[in-house]
Amino acid sequence: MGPVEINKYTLLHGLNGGVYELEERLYSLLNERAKFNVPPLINGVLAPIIASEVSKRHKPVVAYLGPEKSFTWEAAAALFPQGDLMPCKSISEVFDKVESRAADYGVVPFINSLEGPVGETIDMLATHNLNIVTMGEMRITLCIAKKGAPRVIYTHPHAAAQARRAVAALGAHVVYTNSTSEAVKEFEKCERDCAVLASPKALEAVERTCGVEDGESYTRFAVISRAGRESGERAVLIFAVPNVAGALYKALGPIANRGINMTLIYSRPTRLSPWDYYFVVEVEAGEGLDDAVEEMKRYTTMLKVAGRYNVIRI
Ligand SMILES: O=C(O)C(=O)C[C@]1(C(=O)O)C=C[C@@H](O)C=C1
Repeated sequence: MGPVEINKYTLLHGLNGGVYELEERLYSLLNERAKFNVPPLINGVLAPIIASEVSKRHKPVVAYLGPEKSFTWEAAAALFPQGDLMPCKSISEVFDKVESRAADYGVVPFINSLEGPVGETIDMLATHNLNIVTMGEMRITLCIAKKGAPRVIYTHPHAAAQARRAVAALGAHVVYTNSTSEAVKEFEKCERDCAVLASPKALEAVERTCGVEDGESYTRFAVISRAGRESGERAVLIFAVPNVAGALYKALGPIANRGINMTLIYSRPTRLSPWDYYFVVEVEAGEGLDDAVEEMKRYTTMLKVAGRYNVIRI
């Protein structure tokens, strides 16, 4: 919306000057952000509106873990309502598309409230030079659809782990797929005695039982980009420490001493040599984080900031 249209809008709706000025500021901010291709930074109900306005001005290509109707597709569509969505077969393909500039952004699952971090995403963040710029949190509802007396159930490993009870109760052999929407494709191909665990959207057309997850389930989806952000309410640090007593304690000291709150700590095998690990830490990124990171370099053998971002509900 340009200034002329805003005038028309204010005339029509009889809005006062204050609102008009606010709108003008909002739209100039949106134009600025669109120029640099930046998705929303703020929380709350305004976030999707801003996301939509920003992406209308620059239609970004968004790689995501597909195909269509996967949970990651839902997240990507909500985060980039005007985006040009590019389905990928794996999380590493999403990273490759962004790194090679075939896509502007990538959307990948990062962590689930029941099942924890997504290993492949963490490994990719550790080995690629890409940054998390936004984290979208989405409620996950899982559904089961059946044909006959199921002997197999198709699903994604992370989804199966969020609905262990329902999957066990079915007593079927679990066959893993790259995503829940791919599981639905397998289910469609099978003639009888099979089941699928997927999203309500992916199973819209068939009879299904929903809400089979083990407890309240939320997944946070990371938006990754080549350019990182200078600020944001959270940050992810990935680092390795020497294998000596007290090394992790010392590495975390600079964060603790500045009163920076840690919201996640997780260790992952480096895959370089057996029993060798790196740590993934998410912190509330307040003042002093830059200094803390500088100081941590003294106690770590590798350290990178894998992005600063806000968490928004989608
Ligand atoms: O299989 C999908 O639909 C996905 O988008 C992947 C994925 C995941 O890897 O965590 C995303 C969200 C849910 O937590 C379950 C599966």
